[in-house]
Amino acid sequence: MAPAGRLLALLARPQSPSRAGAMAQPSCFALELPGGGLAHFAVGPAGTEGPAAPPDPRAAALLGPPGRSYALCVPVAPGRDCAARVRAARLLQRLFLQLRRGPLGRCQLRRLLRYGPGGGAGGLQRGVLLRDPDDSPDTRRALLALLDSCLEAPRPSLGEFVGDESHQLWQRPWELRGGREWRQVDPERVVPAPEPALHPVVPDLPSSGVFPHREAARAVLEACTPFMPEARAVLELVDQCPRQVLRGAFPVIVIEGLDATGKTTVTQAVADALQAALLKSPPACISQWRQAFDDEPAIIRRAFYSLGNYIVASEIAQASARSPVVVDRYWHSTAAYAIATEVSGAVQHLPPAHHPVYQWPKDLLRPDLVVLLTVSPEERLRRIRGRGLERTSEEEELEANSVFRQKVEVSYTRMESPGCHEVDASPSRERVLQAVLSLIRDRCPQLP
Ligand SMILES: Nc1ncnc2c1ncn2[C@@H]1O[C@H](COP(=O)(O)OP(=O)(O)O)[C@@H](O)[C@H]1O
Ligand SMILES: Nc1ccn([C@@H]2O[C@H](COP(=O)(O)OP(=O)(O)O)[C@@H](O)[C@H]2O)c(=O)n1
Repeated sequence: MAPAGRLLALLARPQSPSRAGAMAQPSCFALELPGGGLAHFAVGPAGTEGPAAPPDPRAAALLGPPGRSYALCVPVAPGRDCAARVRAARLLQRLFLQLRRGPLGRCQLRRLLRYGPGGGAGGLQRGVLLRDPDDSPDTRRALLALLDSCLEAPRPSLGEFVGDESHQLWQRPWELRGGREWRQVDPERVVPAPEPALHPVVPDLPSSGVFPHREAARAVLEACTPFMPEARAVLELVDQCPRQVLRGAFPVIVIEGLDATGKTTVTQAVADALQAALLKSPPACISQWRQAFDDEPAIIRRAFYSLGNYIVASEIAQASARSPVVVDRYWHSTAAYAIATEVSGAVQHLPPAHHPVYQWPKDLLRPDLVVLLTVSPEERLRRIRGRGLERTSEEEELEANSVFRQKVEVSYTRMESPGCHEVDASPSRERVLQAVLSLIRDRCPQLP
């Protein structure tokens, strides 16, 4: 079997003059597998160089017969501006909702990314692999009708996977001819692709979820103002916050951790013990709009939480002139949840330690100490159940999906300047409080 790299090189050769322009570059896919694995494969024009190798057997089982699979993808950044990104993200969210209805509702969905073999942020597409276990013609009809309903740019792309008698896999893209009629164009071979050094979504994160400065997040909400009055309201509050905040002399301590690790309990107790001001991110002044942003695609939701941190920074600056400040969640929450959600696959697919995505934004007020509370998954679950409150869907996902929980935890521990100081929050409330207070006394010499 030829190595995957050589197969990719073979695929990269233009084949037929009519389609050479469109097909000069193969396209790679990263398919999320059950349990958090990722399978990479490429599609390219059929050549004469020999048989294509079968892709990763786990991917082959999801792509090939019996049943039929479709790749539905939307470019992440179809234009250079933020408005185009926001439109594309909302389109994908709408498609996901529609895929759960009607005849498409019985299909299985898996997260899929499409990217150029060279990596880089350009050319990235997000989408879904839709598997119809019954291979019903209704599925195809419903998908084409769905594409017909997407009249505005960007238009999603649709490809259908088929196997042949020699167990080779092919992808047949659908194209709209003459603006009216859907046709399947030349089949493209499916071959394995090497795992890229960096997860394909990572170069795009600074524009889509882990915004490295205030302006990057601001631009996203600015693009939302035509359809979200809440976005204008948040921007007005952010714009009242000075860009250069001057903090006071008292220490600023942030408490981080997954839901139900004890942040609320610890922040209140620490605030009482140190007579500190207690703040939280997102701050109370924007919390009435939180649900509206939580219902929007990730890029919009993350921009909201990012800007919330800048508003809290302004509150921290003022409060730290008068007393120590304790903050319940801050930037590390925003970044860790964003990285864990956006990077498909498992912990090993996260960007490596010291990657720029783990760096504190240069224009955001830095705390003196960040404490990360950790408890075992079992204890966390006991606390969640004991609390019995309504939970956000992201928290439900965390509970259900231990791979996601691990990705959030590892992302937390990779955050830098400042990094997190981990405290085991499994012991009694009193012992956890004493552990956190002793860490604060060690690390914050300015404490009176
Ligand atoms: N050290 C502890 N031991 C036992 N239960 C705790 C401890 N700390 C917090 N809890 C309980 O666990 C639940 C979650 O704690 P909470 O402070 O609300 O977490 P978070 O703010 O991180 O979501 C609450 O019911 C709380 O009373
Ligand atoms: N500073 C923050 C705070 C929360 N968040 C988001 O909000 C969710 C958790 O907030 P929460 O208030 O429900 O959690 P708890 O404080 O109840 O544990 C996470 O899913 C994060 O995505 C954020 O991104 N940035």
